[in-house]
Amino acid sequence: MLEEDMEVAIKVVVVGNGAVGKSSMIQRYCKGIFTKDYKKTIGVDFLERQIIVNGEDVRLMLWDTAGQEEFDAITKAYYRGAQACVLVFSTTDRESFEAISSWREKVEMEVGDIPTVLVQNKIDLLDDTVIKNEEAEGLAKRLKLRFYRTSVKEDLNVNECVFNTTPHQTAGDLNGREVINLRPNKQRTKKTKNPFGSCRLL
Ligand SMILES: Nc1nc2c(ncn2[C@@H]2O[C@H](COP(=O)(O)OP(=O)(O)OP(=O)(O)O)[C@@H](O)[C@H]2O)c(=O)[nH]1
Repeated sequence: MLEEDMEVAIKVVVVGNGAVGKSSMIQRYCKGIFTKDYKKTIGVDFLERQIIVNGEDVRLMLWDTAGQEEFDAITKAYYRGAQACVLVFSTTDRESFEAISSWREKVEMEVGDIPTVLVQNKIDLLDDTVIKNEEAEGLAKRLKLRFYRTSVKEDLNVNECVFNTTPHQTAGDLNGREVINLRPNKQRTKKTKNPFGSCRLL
């Protein structure tokens, strides 16, 4: 098979308690939409988006896992092969914040220490926050994770946080902002050109 027939694919798992906004985040990133309705994810779901990294096509596969413990056995099986992880908690849900360490352990048990970011979602609801800034930042420090605050609803920081989960290298500092060079894990798949645009629901 020729090199140009192959493409780089990165599997990212999005993990955290129920209703923190995992499905919404993936939908926002892949389809650019937000819905107010809550539809619990049963088991796992999967969306993908094609991005260009250092001039190369990369297929980012975002795995949406159920937040409820009843689905643990199913979701764990889908962590396997993940190359990056997004750990999500909600600004208005204390339990989701306290559960982060245990979610990290569950992922680590299956796939080891993969690049992971910590995300505090629903920052549009900061007035109702149940988590102090110092607590969230302290947790990120303790777990040695890059930390993002997002609002999927307001489309704040979603692209940045998902993009930066993928294996990367910090190249330097430009005007005080980090420059990220992504270094995707070369998991090659046979190239199938998608005529329907940059992302699709499977
Ligand atoms: N205000 C606000 N609501 C949000 C935001 N993100 C998601 N939501 C809402 O939160 C609810 C839960 O979102 P989901 O994306 O279904 O949550 P989930 O984490 O996938 O939930 P499970 O499938 O149960 O694991 C929905 O009603 C969303 O509309 C946000 O940034 N701000």
